[in-house]
Amino acid sequence: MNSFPYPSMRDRFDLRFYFVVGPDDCGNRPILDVVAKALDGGASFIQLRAKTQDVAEIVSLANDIAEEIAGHHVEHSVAFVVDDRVDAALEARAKGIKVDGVHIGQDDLDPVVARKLLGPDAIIGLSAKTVDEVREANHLPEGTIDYIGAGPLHMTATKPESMIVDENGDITTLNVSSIDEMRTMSKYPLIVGGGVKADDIPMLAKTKADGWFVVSAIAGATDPEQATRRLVDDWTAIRGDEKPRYTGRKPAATKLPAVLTIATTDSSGGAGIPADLKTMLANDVFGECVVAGITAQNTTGVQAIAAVDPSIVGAQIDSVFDDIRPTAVKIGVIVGVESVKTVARKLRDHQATNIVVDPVMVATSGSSLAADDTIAEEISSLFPIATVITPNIPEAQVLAQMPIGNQADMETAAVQLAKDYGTCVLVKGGHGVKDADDVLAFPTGAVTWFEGERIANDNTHGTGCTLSSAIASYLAQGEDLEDAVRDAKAYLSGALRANLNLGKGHGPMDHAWAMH
Ligand SMILES: Nc1ncnc2c1ncn2[C@@H]1O[C@H](COP(=O)(O)OP(=O)(O)O)[C@@H](O)[C@H]1O
Ligand SMILES: Cc1ncc(COP(=O)(O)O)c(N)n1
Ligand SMILES: [Mg+2]
Repeated sequence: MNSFPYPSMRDRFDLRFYFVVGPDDCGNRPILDVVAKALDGGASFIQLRAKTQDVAEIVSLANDIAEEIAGHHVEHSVAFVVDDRVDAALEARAKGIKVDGVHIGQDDLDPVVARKLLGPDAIIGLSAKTVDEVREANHLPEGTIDYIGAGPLHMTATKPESMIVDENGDITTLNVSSIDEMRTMSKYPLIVGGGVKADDIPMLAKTKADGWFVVSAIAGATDPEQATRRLVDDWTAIRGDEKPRYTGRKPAATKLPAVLTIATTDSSGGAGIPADLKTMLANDVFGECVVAGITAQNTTGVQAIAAVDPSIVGAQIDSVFDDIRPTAVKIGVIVGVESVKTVARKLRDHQATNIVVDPVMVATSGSSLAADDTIAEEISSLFPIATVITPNIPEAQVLAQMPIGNQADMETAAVQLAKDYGTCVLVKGGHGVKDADDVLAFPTGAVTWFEGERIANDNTHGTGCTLSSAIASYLAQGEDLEDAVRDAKAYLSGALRANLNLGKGHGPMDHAWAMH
């Protein structure tokens, strides 16, 4: 059982408005009241700094403060750490108290040891007084600490131990140029504190610092809420109020299934390879492409088309499969018989899976995209390795050699093609007069209809490319074919419904409709 049930705050803390507080800093007031007021005023980070309390007292205080933060419903945005006491932080976390980490000083526990003890999910902040200490922090092993607290800005009674003594033995403090030098040097976000008062904020906000940290400017104020709000407002007046994203920490490695399109470019971006890659991006897979033809094309037609040397087509496939191996492959227009043969051979060699073949013959604009001998080669060498082929009605008429005038004809053609080629066949109804229903036939003779409401949008350039790429994307994510078609169709419908209107002819769709 995980006794600490909260997600790590390491990738989501907000250092800008950092309140450091202990029971002895609040005069006669209960610390919880002061913390509550600071939260009301906009504090974005809380540190419990209890120098004279023992572990049991710190854990109990931490429990109360964590509950106060949760009571304000900011436990997922306001991080809470304890100063120095890794032992107390560990005990609190083991008890399920939401202590997100620790802040440690130069003379406290070694940060490397603290990281070992606390594990990878806890925030660790480190104090630094000088550029040299920042440089040393940079040399810590990757992932040891999360931020730097630099100071003091002024001499302070709350932290007498944090004086900076220069080479002459004189006591010094930070200033604009030393702050900027430290922040420039630092791999980590850096906040400045130590005697910081409200009057300092406009100056600090103009430095490269990522935020301020204060004790008495809030804990010692007559009205801690108002004091916090002023510190926050004076900062955001200069820096804006956007929550920062720190880039210092490398996030945990992530994986995406890769999907490859083997197709032809469309210079206007709405169909072919550009449409395929945009579809993959929008459907949570990593898109790769093998260019098997080039068009000069826009929404009014295909002005020119060129083949790519078949050996270059083959080399691209090798490059892709030898490194980021795709889980699914979408095949669109391939220009030239030799390139079709090469694609079929390479996909067999690399044992490609989840192959979606879109047997494109004519673009939405009416321009022809495939010569008869190329189509014949696709039928003989690509259909046998396909998981599914996706002809539209005109293409299905050619392939099945029958006229298609209604939905019964669509189904008959799909069933016949599925039997003939031993593969699944999706006959798409975009060219039908009624609705936008598609029919999927299996080699067994089974049939599934996918109903789609016809969307009143003539900007359908790239619908077929987009649907087949989306099917490949969902297959790569482990869906079965029926679910993949259903989800792909839903994505496509959204892209049509977004009603993008570009170009003089049948324009492209908005592939990013769900991302805006
Ligand atoms: N106006 C429309 N409204 C809703 N869906 C459509 C529309 N036009 C096409 N579709 C859908 O787009 C997909 C591609 O079909 P289609 O346009 O027939 O292919 P192609 O682009 O190869 O000619 C199919 O799922 C089809 O149902
Ligand atoms: C390079 C290229 N490939 C395919 C299509 C088909 O477009 P649609 O998806 O509208 O059938 C196209 N117009 N251009
Ligand atoms: Mg098509």
